[in-house]
Amino acid sequence: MWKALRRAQHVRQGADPAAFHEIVAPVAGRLRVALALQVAATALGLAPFAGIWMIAKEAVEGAADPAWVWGWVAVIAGAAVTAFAVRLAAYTISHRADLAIAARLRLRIADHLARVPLGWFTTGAAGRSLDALHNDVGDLHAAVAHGRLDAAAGLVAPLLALGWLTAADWRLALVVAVPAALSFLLYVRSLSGAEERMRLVPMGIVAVTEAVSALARDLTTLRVLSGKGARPPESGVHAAADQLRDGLRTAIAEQEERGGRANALISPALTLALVCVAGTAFVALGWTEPVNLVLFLLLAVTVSGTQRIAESGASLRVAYAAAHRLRAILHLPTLPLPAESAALNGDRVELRGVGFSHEPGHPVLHDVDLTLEPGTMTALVGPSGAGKSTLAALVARFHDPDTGSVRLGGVDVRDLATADLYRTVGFVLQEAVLLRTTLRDNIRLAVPDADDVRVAEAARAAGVHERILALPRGYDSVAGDDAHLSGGERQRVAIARALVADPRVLVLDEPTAHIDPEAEAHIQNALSNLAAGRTVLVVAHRLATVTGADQIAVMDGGRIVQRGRHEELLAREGLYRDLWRALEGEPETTPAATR
Ligand SMILES: Nc1ncnc2c1ncn2[C@@H]1O[C@H](COP(=O)(O)OP(=O)(O)OP(=O)(O)O)[C@@H](O)[C@H]1O
Repeated sequence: MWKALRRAQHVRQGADPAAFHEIVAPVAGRLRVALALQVAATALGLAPFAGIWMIAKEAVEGAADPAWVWGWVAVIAGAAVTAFAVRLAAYTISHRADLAIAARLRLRIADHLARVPLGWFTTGAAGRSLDALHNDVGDLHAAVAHGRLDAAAGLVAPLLALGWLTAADWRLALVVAVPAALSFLLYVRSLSGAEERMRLVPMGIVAVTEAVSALARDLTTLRVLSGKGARPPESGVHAAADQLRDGLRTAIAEQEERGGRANALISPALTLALVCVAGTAFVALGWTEPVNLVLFLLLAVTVSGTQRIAESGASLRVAYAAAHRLRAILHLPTLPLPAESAALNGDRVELRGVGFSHEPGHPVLHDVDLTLEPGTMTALVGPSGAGKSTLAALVARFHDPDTGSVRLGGVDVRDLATADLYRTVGFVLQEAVLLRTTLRDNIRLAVPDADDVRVAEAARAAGVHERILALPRGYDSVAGDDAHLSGGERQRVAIARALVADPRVLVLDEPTAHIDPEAEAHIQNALSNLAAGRTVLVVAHRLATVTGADQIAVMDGGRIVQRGRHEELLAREGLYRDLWRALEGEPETTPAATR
């Protein structure tokens, strides 16, 4: 019951049969064969009833010859065994098709995601899609391996049985058909209603989570101030939990009541009792032959098996909703890749007339021109939301510009193969992501055959070698497992990784943004080691860290509004001087250049 509620809730997210058929197209032929076999097996499954019916008729008429009866017994046994074998073949084929499609789909998605702009992965939608990915591929299994075959059996068996009963006596067949149809309708109605009722449950869960988070957030403040007499306000956790419990109770009770009614209508005991009572009355009234009762008693329960269609319909809709989300991933726009990668001529980076919008109609960069001379450091500074990170991301081709171009070594980055681009351009972002593998392998990710000496040299230059050696398993420690590193230490591992990768162009997007001031000094050292001799673009939130840059580009509202060296910019009226005053104090306090 609970499962049915959960399924109904999923369906809300947009079941889409077209998406399902598109995804299973490569195994469509196999699925059609499985379906045909299932229909044949279901029809064959009724053959034993025919045999029993024949024997019963002969027995009632008192003319049954033992040899003839044995012949029918053989037919019954043969049909049952054949039906079993054919059904087994149908499910084997559908399960194999499911395995094939799941493996193929995972590869297709991996291949597609490899061509999706890296910028997509930094959005919330990406997190949600990737979280759902595993379950969605699993949910397809319900439809591909079972759902369609179950639905076919649930449809074909009752229809054939009803056709047979109608041929024998249409009035008595009606007595059997009406409760079965009513039960089916009730069951379908109970599932569709569940969707609406279950809407309250996820809302209740969100309310409880929010209340608990708010309480946790306020706890430190409250504890500290409780000594001064602060009293915790009403947290709302109890109220939210009570509401959720009531919502769940109502949803389950209603569902059980409605689903229960549907089940009761077609319970085998009730069905057989109905056939007995109505059948006896029909015989007494002379409306039907007594022997027909045998046929009705044999087949009535099969007619009332219609609920199986509704049940498998629910699992099909879950799969359709999963297919809809999977297709959305497969239809994500990809970065166009060149047939052949162009050859680079040096590592000058040139942005010309670059315009870009994350969302259509809301441009965040306008006509930006910027040149990063080889071996120099360029800093992007400016107020929050000015477009600094977006501009830096275009250099690493996280997105393609809407207008203008980004050229590397004289070549538009769109004409470079991904591998060539990332061999030349490296980046260190605000938060370092370490893979769940050894620190050694994390550091030599880009150059898997780098030896221990090279790994240790990079770690030393990044200022993290000693820290790694202090771990019980040193470089063999696994990130997030037995190597629990602080944000600053993870960032230094990421810098060591960039040192091993040795890219000629480096994009640094506020790599010390989430680091405390003490650790920041270590990271600045590591970054200076990393930046030496490379073409560097750094997004800086602390102006004091880039006073030594060869060029500072000041951004505002998606445009570069000033450019020059620190001293020149500070000497002029303008945004840079205002920012410096606001963030670092009076210009006289200018620290020494860092590079
Ligand atoms: N993925 C996104 N989808 C939609 N809008 C975005 C996205 N990323 C950034 N923006 C918007 O683009 C504009 C520029 O953002 P960007 O992060 O490049 O600025 P920034 O100068 O780096 O800011 P900060 O210093 O605060 O990091 C902002 O208005 C921001 O809200």
